[in-house]
Amino acid sequence: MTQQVNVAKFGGTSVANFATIVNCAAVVKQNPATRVVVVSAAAGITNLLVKLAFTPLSQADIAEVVEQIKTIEYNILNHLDNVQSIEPKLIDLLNEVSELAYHEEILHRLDLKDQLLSMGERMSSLLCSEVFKQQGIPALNFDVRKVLITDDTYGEASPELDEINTRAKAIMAPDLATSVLVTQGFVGADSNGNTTTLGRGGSDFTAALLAEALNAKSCEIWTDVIGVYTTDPRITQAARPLPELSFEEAAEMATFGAKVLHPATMEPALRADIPVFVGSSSEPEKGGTWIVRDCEVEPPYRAITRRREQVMVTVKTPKMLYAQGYLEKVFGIIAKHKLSVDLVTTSEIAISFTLDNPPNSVAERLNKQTIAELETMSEVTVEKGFDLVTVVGNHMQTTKGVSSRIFAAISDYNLRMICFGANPHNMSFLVNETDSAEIVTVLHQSLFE
Ligand SMILES: Nc1ncnc2c1ncn2[C@@H]1O[C@H](COP(=O)(O)OP(=O)(O)O)[C@@H](O)[C@H]1O
Ligand SMILES: N[C@@H](CC(=O)OP(=O)(O)O)C(=O)O
Repeated sequence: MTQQVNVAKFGGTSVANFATIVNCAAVVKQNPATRVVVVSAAAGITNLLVKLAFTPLSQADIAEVVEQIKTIEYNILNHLDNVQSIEPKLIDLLNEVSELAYHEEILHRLDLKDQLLSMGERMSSLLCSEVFKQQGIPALNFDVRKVLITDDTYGEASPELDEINTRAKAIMAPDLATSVLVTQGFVGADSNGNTTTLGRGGSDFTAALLAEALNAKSCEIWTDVIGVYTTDPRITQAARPLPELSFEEAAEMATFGAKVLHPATMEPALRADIPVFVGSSSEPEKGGTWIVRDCEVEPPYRAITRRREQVMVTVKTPKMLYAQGYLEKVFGIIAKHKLSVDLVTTSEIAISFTLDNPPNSVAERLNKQTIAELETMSEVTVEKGFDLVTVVGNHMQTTKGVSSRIFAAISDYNLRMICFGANPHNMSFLVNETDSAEIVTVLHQSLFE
């Protein structure tokens, strides 16, 4: 039974309202192997929860945000056949949101923030499972916290793989013959049972982790686009869907900003060799992208990505001149705060590197702590307003003419930092945020059109 399982994940846009959830039900019914469904919060809900968790708000402000959440959820609830029996459950969850928001406002605790952020997925799985039942699917709302065990890094928790594998086989697998388990993406629990979250966009990662734990034969990511495109179709209309991608290419694309996939999604897929499909829940007949271990073709240029909100940190000190071990000290501090650096350049007395800095993220908080610590040993400059543009492909550092073609296409723009050669799959540049959309468009024209 478990060998035939498909895990299907539906993103926030796919579970945004009753009509889109009915589309999801049709997708689930179309594939009898789909026995686990991972849902995100309805579109817009997690942003409202982030507002409750991270912005100082008055009681009246909190009540207003909760009202906005309620409107979105009731829009779905009111279409159910059994409103009376489900409404009390939704009211309980909405009351939990209010209580958590009031407590968080006073206590500012990271565990409370994660409990708040998890509420969108908890409401979503309740309502989606009811819509699915209404559409004839034997759906069961399943609390993922029984299985998806993580460490206690609130906001960006890491999965405990052995525990997840054991629990999924023991708790989920036996029900799959008779039920379709509808569960929450993005949410987990630490070993003490405290709620954790996997980082923004983490529902894709949940789907891949459950697929791995259940020895699934495939994992589907259903979203609002008909696959992974050559670049974000919101940047240029010339972007086109890719029929096929390798795990490595997809991982590079996700890491460097293709929001359609969470960056960690490919780790379980690669480990367990599970093909990942990306398609549109409103247009499933249009097909999508298959992400697999080996692709038929490995082109030098596959896609272009953009990651916003980058900061460039320059650490400068004359002590570095002819000194040894200085880089080790700087990177030791960065490693201590569990940050990952993308681009690095060094001179005799300075090191510049980039950090991902999205607002209200764990990374932003850790960046502040890291910079404060670096300031105790050196002069530190922090520059904002940059985006990272990346060309993803294959054998890039050993194929003739790759860099010259890319540089020729964007010769009119100022590149602040460049990274090439460390990896066969990418070439990245740090550019002014005001230029990035144009740079992506121009590069796309030159490489793909
Ligand atoms: N290379 C890409 N291919 C497809 N979509 C991309 C790409 N890069 C960015 N995106 C964006 O990702 C969006 C889908 O991700 P997201 O909004 O998180 O969906 P969901 O709500 O389903 O999780 C698309 O609408 C698209 O604008
Ligand atoms: N709801 C969470 C997790 C998630 O994965 O959402 P989506 O699938 O809509 O990107 C977020 O907004 O971050």
